[in-house]
Amino acid sequence: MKQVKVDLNPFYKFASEHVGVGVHAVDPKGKTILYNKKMKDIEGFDFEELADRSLLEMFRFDQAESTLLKVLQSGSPVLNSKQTYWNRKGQEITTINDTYPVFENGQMIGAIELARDVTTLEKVVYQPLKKYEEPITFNSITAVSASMKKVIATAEKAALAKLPVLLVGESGTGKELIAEAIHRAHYDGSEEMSVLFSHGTTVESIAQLSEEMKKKTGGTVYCERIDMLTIPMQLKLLEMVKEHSGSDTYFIASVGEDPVELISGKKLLKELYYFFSAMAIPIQPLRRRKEDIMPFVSDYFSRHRMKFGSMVRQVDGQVEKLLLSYDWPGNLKELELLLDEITSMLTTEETVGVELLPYHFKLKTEKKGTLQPEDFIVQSHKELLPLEEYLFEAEIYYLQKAMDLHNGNVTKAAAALGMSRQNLQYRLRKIKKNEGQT
Ligand SMILES: Nc1ncnc2c1ncn2[C@@H]1O[C@H](COP(=O)(O)OP(=O)(O)OP(=O)(O)O)[C@@H](O)[C@H]1O
Repeated sequence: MKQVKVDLNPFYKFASEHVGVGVHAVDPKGKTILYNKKMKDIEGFDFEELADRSLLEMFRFDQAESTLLKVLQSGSPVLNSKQTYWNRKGQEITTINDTYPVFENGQMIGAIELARDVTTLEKVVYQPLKKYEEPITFNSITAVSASMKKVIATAEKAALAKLPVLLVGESGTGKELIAEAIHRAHYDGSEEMSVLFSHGTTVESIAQLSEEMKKKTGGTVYCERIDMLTIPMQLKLLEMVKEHSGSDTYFIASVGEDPVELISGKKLLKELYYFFSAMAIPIQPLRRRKEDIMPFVSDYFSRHRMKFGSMVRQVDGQVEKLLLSYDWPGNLKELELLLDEITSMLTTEETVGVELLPYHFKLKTEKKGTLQPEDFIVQSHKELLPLEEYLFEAEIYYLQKAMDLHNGNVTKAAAALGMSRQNLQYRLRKIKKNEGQT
């Protein structure tokens, strides 16, 4: 029988682009050689951005450490590693990763990471309602800062008037919790709020939800991060809210950034914004309302005592200082995850000291200090910095100088530096994130 030799490469390529698992492969130097579409959805990078940079540089801020690098160094696989982090688009992502070294003829030719995206599943399990073990009301929300008090007052008014609400705030600022409290102001404990997740949604699932809502009388639909939905999905959602206008279905939505900028950046449909904008409620990131940090810790501990019968009451002065000095890019969700980690280590302690802080948090809060021009001059009596670190510090210094010279105008500074606006914006975001961690 005649055998036909088939070139399998196009098939592998097709499979890599369509498979539901994120794939990221690097060569022995850590240079990206494969980065599939699903990985791009998960992490928010483009292959081009990764291709000419080392992993160390790319992930310095975005993940405490890169498993791919670890595997390259050790030559052993790391399996079933669960990671929750905030990706480049500011989305909170949870993945379970398997990372393997790749060998050919006994030699390591790189490493490959396979990431299963479990964000949606995690959200379902990690619902605020389940966490609080009681129906969420406005009283469940920590609001000590003036800005949070205003948020609650406005949300209460919206609940009373039953107006569509648009919650505007970064990931982890408590938008879903507030939506839940607004929903509870209408319905008793038996009626669950329906959530349209920003992750894993399709045009079909929106249509399906719309049909389900038609069968109900009343009910609340919380449309999470509508700016993360594609435009065809937003059009479908618009169709849904219009179809339900005049019915008893109540809509609440959230976005992660200023909606006007989202509209001008073509990430949000103007018509959808108009529908929800009757009551737009901005929620400040935690770094701008640090007065809420310690009361939240205290509320968390009191819930912990009730739920688990623990003794924990407070943190010591040193921990308080660290909590207040950190910028919390993941907001209250990040603080809550940290407290989850700390309390899982507790036995009979009443006070949490630095020894109970997880290593990754200690690393993030280590002081790095701002470098001065003289720090870039190599002095013989000083220890030499690793090249990566030196170049990175120099980049921060140079970009900040360029921004100062152009009065903070990104377009002009980018032109002067001979790079695209997007590239400069990305680098500045990285610096900002880094500053948040010092
Ligand atoms: N003011 C607050 N008081 C008490 N708990 C809070 C507060 N803000 C946030 N949380 C807690 O932080 C976690 C994250 O909040 P939530 O999921 O509502 O954030 P979000 O803004 O909807 O995030 P995302 O944009 O990622 O969906 C929740 O578990 C919630 O219980």
